[in-house]
Amino acid sequence: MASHGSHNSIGSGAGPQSHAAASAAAARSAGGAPAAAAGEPGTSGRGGSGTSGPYVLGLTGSIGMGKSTVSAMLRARGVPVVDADAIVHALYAPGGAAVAPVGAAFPSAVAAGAVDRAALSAAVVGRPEAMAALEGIVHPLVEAERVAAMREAAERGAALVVLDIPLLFETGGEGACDGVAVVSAPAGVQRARVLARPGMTPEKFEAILGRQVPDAEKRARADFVIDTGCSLRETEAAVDALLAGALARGSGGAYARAVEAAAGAGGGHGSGKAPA
Ligand SMILES: CC(C)(COP(=O)(O)OP(=O)(O)OC[C@H]1O[C@@H](n2cnc3c(N)ncnc32)[C@H](O)[C@@H]1O)[C@@H](O)C(=O)NCCC(=O)NCCS
Ligand SMILES: Nc1ncnc2c1ncn2[C@@H]1O[C@H](COP(=O)(O)OP(=O)(O)OP(=O)(O)O)[C@@H](O)[C@H]1O
Repeated sequence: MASHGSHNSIGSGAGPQSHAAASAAAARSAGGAPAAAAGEPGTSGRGGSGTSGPYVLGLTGSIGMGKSTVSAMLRARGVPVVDADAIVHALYAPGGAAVAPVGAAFPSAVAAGAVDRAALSAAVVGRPEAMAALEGIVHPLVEAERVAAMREAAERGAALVVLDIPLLFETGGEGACDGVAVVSAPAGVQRARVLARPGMTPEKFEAILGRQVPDAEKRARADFVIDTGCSLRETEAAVDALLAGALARGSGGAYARAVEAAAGAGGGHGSGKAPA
């Protein structure tokens, strides 16, 4: 759970201590995922026994806050990042496990063997019951994929797995994580970034913002905050500090709970995995 009393604000200009810790994290991530090693942070959970698996870090942020950029920086450091959006896109593509059940519930939303997102959006957005029905179909499939990806990372010795979930707070994803990092920037920076995108209008931007948990609330609920209203170089330093901070906490048991729940749902290793 993201329930630690205070969060670390990892903004521009990481201090000397952060740099030292960051180097340790960088060393751990050389050649692949930050690996568990004897005596290293991340090898024994603060609430666990040392066999509780990697620290599960949720990564989220409102539109235009820089989450995709931070996610790419984490991947570049060898951190396994499980991307919820990419999983949903694969589930909706031809051959994807969500196509048949979504088509059964929303016949207008499937064409040419794939889910048509615009048609599905028209069927569910603004209709809470329809959205809940869609989530009832999609979320268990996403969860099966997520657990499979986390398991692969754990088997490779990862001490940290990142779950990139745009709507983490909106969909109750906190409970699946040991901690949550929120990517954030001043409202003016966010607005300028988003309005610079092709096809974006102030009205669309406001509508999307209105459906997301406000940034101030996200920050308040976060264990780590990464500010991106600064240079990319400063954000790189903040990402190094985030890695060090997350690894220092050790697993809180989210990985073990996810694997256990998947086994209980009949989604043991190698089964319940949708084509991706
Ligand atoms: C509704 C869908 C078809 C819209 O797809 P589209 O490509 O048009 O837009 P996109 O995915 O970027 O979402 C646009 C906006 O819709 C809203 N939205 C999407 N899913 C949800 C949701 N589960 N709850 C609340 N709002 C949502 C958000 O504000 C989001 O910013 C799509 O988002 C979807 O299938 N959502 C349900 C699956 C889901 O919960 N995905 C979240 C990751 S697990
Ligand atoms: N310090 C910084 N950190 C992150 N991004 C920055 C920074 N400075 C400028 N940017 C730019 O801001 C933009 C952030 O966009 P990005 O796609 O990462 O946001 P996002 O939060 O993933 O958006 P969305 O949720 O809408 O997909 C990028 O074009 C990036 O280059």
